[in-house]
Amino acid sequence: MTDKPAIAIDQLSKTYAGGKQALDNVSFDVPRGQIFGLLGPNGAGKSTLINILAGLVNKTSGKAHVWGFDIDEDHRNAKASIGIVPQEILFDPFFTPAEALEIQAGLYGIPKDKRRTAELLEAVKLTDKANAYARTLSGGMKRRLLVAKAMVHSPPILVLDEPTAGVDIDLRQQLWDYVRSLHARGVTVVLTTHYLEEAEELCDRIAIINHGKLIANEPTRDLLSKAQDKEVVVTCDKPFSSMPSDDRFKKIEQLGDDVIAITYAKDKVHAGEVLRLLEREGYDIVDVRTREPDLEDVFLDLTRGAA
Ligand SMILES: Nc1ncnc2c1ncn2[C@@H]1O[C@H](COP(=O)(O)OP(=O)(O)OP(=O)(O)O)[C@@H](O)[C@H]1O
Repeated sequence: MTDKPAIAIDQLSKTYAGGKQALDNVSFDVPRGQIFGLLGPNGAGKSTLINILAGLVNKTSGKAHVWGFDIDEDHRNAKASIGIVPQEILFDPFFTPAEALEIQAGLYGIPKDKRRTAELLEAVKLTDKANAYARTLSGGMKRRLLVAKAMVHSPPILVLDEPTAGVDIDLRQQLWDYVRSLHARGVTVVLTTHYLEEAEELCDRIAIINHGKLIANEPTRDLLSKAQDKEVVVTCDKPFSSMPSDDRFKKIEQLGDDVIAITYAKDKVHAGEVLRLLEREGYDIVDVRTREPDLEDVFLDLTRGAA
């Protein structure tokens, strides 16, 4: 059992009633104990996939297992194994955070003496708001309460759908810290995000969905190494009289009289050749900076390529 993936998705497809195909034969595994990123442009199918796992959307075809339990055949155990933090903030405004957690625990049939309300409130830094009405909480506090609600039944998997959309940098950092602490305690975390730097910072592995199809599923490091473009910013000893050119350069941008940024495909040319070309044209190199490609470059390469 322990060698089974946390989530196994096998040839999953979903076509909505109006005919829109949101998922097209998607297969991938989420290994246990990882922080796994599910990325994709707006409308790619991420929420559809998560809602299928949550039992909120019926799949059209394919299979999914959560913690080894088939979501069709062993729906109860599958549901008990996953906590989902939805994208939209929905609460009854008249309950307090403590009450909201108690009610949620009741829904999962957790006996009163096994509930962890105080511990969960503490974990998401809401202890001092335990008895405030939900409607008086800030957006960030509401989001943290949703995370606590998703954890009441201590599931081994936590799924966060856009956890930091619209939250400020401080709160984002706090949520990241909480995700990391859950991960350190062995919880498998799946998160969808629009913030690529969030995925780059947190995730061990990333899957990318585009137009309902899986177009990448790799360790974050391997994905990053796929970026084709590199940039070198060079400061020379004198102003440029004309722009150097070479067919292998993808973009040349003058950033100052004597500063130039050259973007090139790393499989076609090396930084050294770029610098030699400038020297051949009579410029002495004063300073050089390179910019490593980030996840955004890879994401754009992949999603454009598959568009
Ligand atoms: N209930 C529905 N009925 C019909 N079409 C839907 C429904 N829900 C989603 N869709 C469509 O399915 C596609 C995938 O939507 P989904 O919400 O899964 O994407 P997403 O990747 O989560 O996007 P976002 O990041 O914007 O939330 C979109 O074209 C969307 O318009």
